[in-house]
Amino acid sequence: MRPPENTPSELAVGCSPLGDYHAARSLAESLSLPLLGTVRPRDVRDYPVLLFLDEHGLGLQVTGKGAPGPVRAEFVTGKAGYRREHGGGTGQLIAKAVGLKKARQPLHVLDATAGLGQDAFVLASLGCRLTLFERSPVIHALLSDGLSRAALNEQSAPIAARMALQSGNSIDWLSQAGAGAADVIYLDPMFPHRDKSALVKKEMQVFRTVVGDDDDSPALLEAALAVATYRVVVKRPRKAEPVRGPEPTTRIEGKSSRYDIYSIKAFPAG
Ligand SMILES: C[S@@+](CC[C@H](N)C(=O)[O-])C[C@H]1O[C@@H](n2cnc3c(N)ncnc32)[C@H](O)[C@@H]1O
Repeated sequence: MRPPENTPSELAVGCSPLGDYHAARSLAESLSLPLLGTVRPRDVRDYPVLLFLDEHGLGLQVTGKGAPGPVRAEFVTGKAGYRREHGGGTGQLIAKAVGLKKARQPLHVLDATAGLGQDAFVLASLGCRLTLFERSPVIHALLSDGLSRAALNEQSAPIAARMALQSGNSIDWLSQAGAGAADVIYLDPMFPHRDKSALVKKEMQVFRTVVGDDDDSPALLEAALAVATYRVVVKRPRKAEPVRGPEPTTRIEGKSSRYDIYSIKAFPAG
């Protein structure tokens, strides 16, 4: 059986002695990936990267000695957990970019490039209802695992409940959807990364081996502009060119990222 589209062939599924072996087996079956069984990632030589299930959940794990820790979709602990408790509320740039304050109503945001769901989680924690699309079956599996774990935690469960994850290419979905299927459409396609931080590099490298570059982002922007009711927001590295297509109406710049805003119509007053 061929692996699903966008699943790299040099990937296998492994499990720690404390991981759920049955879950690892069904994951390997559903993604048509080899199952290595119970292994220690540092001892694996035949596969550079594993989808690895341990007692903390599912992670994308580089193998061999001295490899960095796993990449996970994490909402309970770590950065997302901290931001949930201490984040800047509707003052955050992403909240301004989607128009949270102007909207005066709970927004339905379609995140058409879900990745590990970090941006979507911030918006859901501010009250938005999110529909997320992820086309890489491997990243989809990581995100699905992260959301399931978030649903078991008292603080993150109500936020995760506002996030509905779909698999597949959002361009296909948007092409079938009528105008107005989402209030705001949020895009954060992959971009060649020039960040010098070693940690970001390592994380992004393994992520990139799985998803590659999103060369079709102009088609995604065009499809999103035909469907969003109020605006399309595109996250870019601060100095990058906008996605090829119409000029953004306005932009909001942060330290390393920028949000290009394509306004379709104003939010209703009052
Ligand atoms: C840079 S990551 C997004 C990171 C995300 N904003 C976050 O906060 O974790 C881009 C992701 O979008 C996905 N993607 C890109 N184009 C897509 C499309 N047309 N449909 C579905 N997923 C897409 C890629 O597979 C990749 O996982």
